[in-house]
Parts: sequence; structure tokens; C-alpha cells
Amino acid sequence: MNKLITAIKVKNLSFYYGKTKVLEAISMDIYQNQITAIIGPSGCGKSTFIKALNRMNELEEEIKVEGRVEFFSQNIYSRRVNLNRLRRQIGMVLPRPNLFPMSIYDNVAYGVKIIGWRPKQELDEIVESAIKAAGLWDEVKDKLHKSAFGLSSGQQQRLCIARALAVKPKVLLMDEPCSGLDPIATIKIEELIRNLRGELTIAIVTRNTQQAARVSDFTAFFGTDENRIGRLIEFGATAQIFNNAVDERTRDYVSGRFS
Ligand SMILES: Nc1ncnc2c1ncn2[C@@H]1O[C@H](COP(=O)(O)OP(=O)(O)OP(=O)(O)O)[C@@H](O)[C@H]1O
Repeated sequence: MNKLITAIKVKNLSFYYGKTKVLEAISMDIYQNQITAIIGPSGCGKSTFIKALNRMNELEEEIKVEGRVEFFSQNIYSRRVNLNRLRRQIGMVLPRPNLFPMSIYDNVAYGVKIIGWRPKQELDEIVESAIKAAGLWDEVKDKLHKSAFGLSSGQQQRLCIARALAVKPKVLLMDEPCSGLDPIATIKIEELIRNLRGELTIAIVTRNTQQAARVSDFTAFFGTDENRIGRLIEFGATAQIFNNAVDERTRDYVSGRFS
């Protein structure tokens, strides 16, 4: 394997909603151009963690962050950070499709247009290549100017991924992107993730351990301690976590023995 480069370094991150601590002292790296899965039982803080990586939690009520999150060595919680730019570089796909009431084309072009004006032909090319990367082109190429709401939920979710890819993020965060989808739509999203392997840094939260095993290079297993606070229990190459985990709790969880 080539030498791994850290895209996001999480150092001793603790996270609070109001006065309630939900994550304790998380330290781990998200490696560039690798796919990192975050797995663990419900309520262990997986979504909170991934949202902390591009400050998406700040849309919620009072939060407190301790520790550091560095994006290519830059502290993302520094006051100097431009949040729009940060979220363009570290994009996010949510559990449910959240398209705009616009055409398929305009949904994908939207973020690109915000960055700056481009000639129509260039915009067309960006839209086409993002939709292709999301594995959706053949299904939508003849109806680009129809409403995005006419698509199935699986197609809508892939369009959300196309929209995220169109602004050329360095990292894509995915929070349970298949949670509302049937098995076939889920497989299509997994295929598209695998196709991005080696080209884009991806962190994906999933409750589906088999999905983590299928798509990821690295896996972080989160759990809760006796105070119900989320902790990183084990991090490693996905094959190691699934076949040769060090911690008994990881072994129980990945083998489905977790209650
Ligand atoms: N906006 C919020 N305000 C207060 N508490 C919250 C908020 N969001 C999440 N929590 C709490 O933080 C803890 C972690 O929640 P989080 O959604 O991050 O876990 P999760 O591992 O992603 O769970 P699931 O797999 O069920 O989605 C839970 O105890 C949850 O109730």
C-alpha cells in the first residue's frame, strides 16, 4: 500500500450538547483517498462525530467541542475558518435525500454556480461528470430539466451525491446514506462508493456492518462507556477489524453478538 496521508486528524475530541457529553476523547485519522467506515450501536455518537468533521453540528443548539479537528493540518474550529469554504471542501450527504425543488440539472449546478460564474458549456460538463460519477447518468440524461422530485428515492440520493461531488470536495462525509433505501438502491450506492475508491476521501457512518465490510478500507468502531458517552473502541484496517479485532467488544459487534 502507498504511504497513507492524513486528510482529517481528530485529536482528543470531546463533544457536548448543552451540558451533556456525548463523545469522549476521540483520536483518529481519516486517510486521504481511502474509505473510512464508522460503525457502532445506536446512540454511540456516530452522526455527532461525522458532523463535527465539517462543523455541521453548529446548525443545532448549544454545542461545545474540546480537542481538535485538523483538515490538512488546519484547525477547522479556528475563528478564521470560512465555514462555506470548509463545507465545500468537506461535503456531506445526509441520511435522506434533501434535494431542492428544481430540475435535476439545477440541483447539481446549484453549488457550482454559487462559487462563481462559468460558461454554460463548462457547467454542462461539470454537471454531466458529477452525475456520471454518481452512477446516475443513463437514468437521467434524457430528463435533466425535469423536476428532481420525479426520481425514486434511491435516484434522489445518488443525485444528492452528484450535487456534493460537483463542487469537487476533498472529503465526502456520508451519514447513513442508505438508511431509507431498498437493497437494490443500496447496492447502487455501494457501487458508486467503490468507484470513488482511491480518488476521494470518504467517511461513511453506517449501521450496516456488512456494508462497512464491503465498501471501506478502514473501520472505526464506536461504543458507549458506563456513562453512555460515546468512545472510539477500535480503529484499524477493515479486514483487521472484521477478522482479527483486538477488543472483545469489537469482535462481538462485528459478528452480530452485540445485544
Ligand atoms: N441535537 C441534539 N441535541 C441533544 N442531544 C443529541 C442531539 N443529537 C444527538 N443527541 C444525543 O447524542 C447521542 C449521540 O447521538 P448520535 O445521533 O450522534 O448517535 P448515533 O450513533 O449516530 O445514533 P444512531 O445510530 O441511532 O443514529 C445520543 O444520546 C443522542 O440522543
